[in-house]
Amino acid sequence: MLPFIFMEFFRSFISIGGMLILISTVNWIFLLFAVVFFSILFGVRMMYMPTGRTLKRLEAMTRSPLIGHLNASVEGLTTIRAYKAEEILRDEFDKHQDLANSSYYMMMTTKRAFGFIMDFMGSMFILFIILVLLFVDTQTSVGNVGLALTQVFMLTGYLQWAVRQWADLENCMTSVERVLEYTDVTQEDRKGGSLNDWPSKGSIKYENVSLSYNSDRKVLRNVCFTVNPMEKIGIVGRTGAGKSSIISTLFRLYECDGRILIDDVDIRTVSINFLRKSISIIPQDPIIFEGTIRNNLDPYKIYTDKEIWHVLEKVRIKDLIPTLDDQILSLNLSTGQKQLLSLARAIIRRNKIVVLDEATANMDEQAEELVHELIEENFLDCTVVMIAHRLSTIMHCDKVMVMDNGRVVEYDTPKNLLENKDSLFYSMTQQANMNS
Ligand SMILES: Nc1ncnc2c1ncn2[C@@H]1O[C@H](COP(=O)(O)OP(=O)(O)OP(=O)(O)O)[C@@H](O)[C@H]1O
Repeated sequence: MLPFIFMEFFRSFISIGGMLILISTVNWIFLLFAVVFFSILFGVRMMYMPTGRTLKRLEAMTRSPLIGHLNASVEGLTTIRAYKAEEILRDEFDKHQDLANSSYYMMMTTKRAFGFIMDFMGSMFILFIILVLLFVDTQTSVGNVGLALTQVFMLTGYLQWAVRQWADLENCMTSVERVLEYTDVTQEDRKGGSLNDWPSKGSIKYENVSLSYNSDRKVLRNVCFTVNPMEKIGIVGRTGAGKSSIISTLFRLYECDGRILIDDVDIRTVSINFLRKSISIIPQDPIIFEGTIRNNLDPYKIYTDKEIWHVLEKVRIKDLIPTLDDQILSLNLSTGQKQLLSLARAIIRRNKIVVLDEATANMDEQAEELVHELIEENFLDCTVVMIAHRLSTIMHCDKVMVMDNGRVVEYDTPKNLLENKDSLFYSMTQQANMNS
């Protein structure tokens, strides 16, 4: 849209210049009329522009929530139907739509009003020229009158078009303004190199790590702990305790205070890309990319077909997949099966550190059991950090870390923590037993 408007504006601008020269050859007084006419048009445009620009911005701002709401509703259609929340969602959609339409309507009416004033001014200009030719400058030859009239008809048309394009050009610049806002977003520091065979052991050490998303409140406070190579640790805590924030700092999603060492190397000294490639994560909602099974498991084309089939067999979904070149979406995999695919992706990469962020939260007990079996089988020589809401999930872990209000309050074997009746972990298990 923007390049087209830009081109049209300049084309009209140059044509107008040519026409003005032609008209003034008939009678120089027409040039004076044109100056007055131009000045009035410019004044009207100056009055319209701030409103036009603001309304355009408003229209774009009110359209985004409408589209966002529509996308979210389509994605969560099954949940909406399950909770019979159609009415609520429809009402919300109507509110968004009313808001978007009212700003769109205002934008269109002011645009039309501006157009109307342009047309009116153009007609006045033509009228003046005709009146001058009829009553004042009666000596002009018929040829010149014809020339002046055809040019002035074209000129007013072009002028209105040029002014509208000019206004549209400025309005469209609000889109550029919105895009430019993204250029101000702080970029991640991508400096730092990579290391050979790192991490080879898989130890993790947090030294006085503190994190705050907004400067006012710390969500991690002087967190210190060590995970030895090949240990399996479970992180538990009430909601908002800071469990996911620990993972965010491990992947350097946010810069934090203190030091995080993996195999005694400060993770700030390696590049972010290398760090993130070196740790595998299995999130709560399995991430599946559009494309083939092969692309999903091996996007960098590193592994052989045999290796991919082998890992699919390990996670027990080989039988569901006819060929590696099948489109993943055509297979209609369930959430649990997608999670197994996610697990396969982590297994094939053979990273020494694997993070599971509530990976089994959406699974039934049987599927959860299978995932734990697979973890024990395949990540035996890896360090595994597991965040869990269900306490049963982390009972098999070597150690349990209990978080509370951004601090590590307990860190010991599940057995030791359960033996201590005063521990927070003990009271959490009691609470869980009471609820079940
Ligand atoms: N991106 C963010 N921006 C601002 N605050 C955030 C952000 N992510 C988390 N928080 C806040 O940080 C605190 C810790 O959140 P975190 O997600 O680490 O807790 P959690 O223990 O994983 O919770 P849950 O079990 O509900 O996932 C919470 O108070 C949360 O509101």
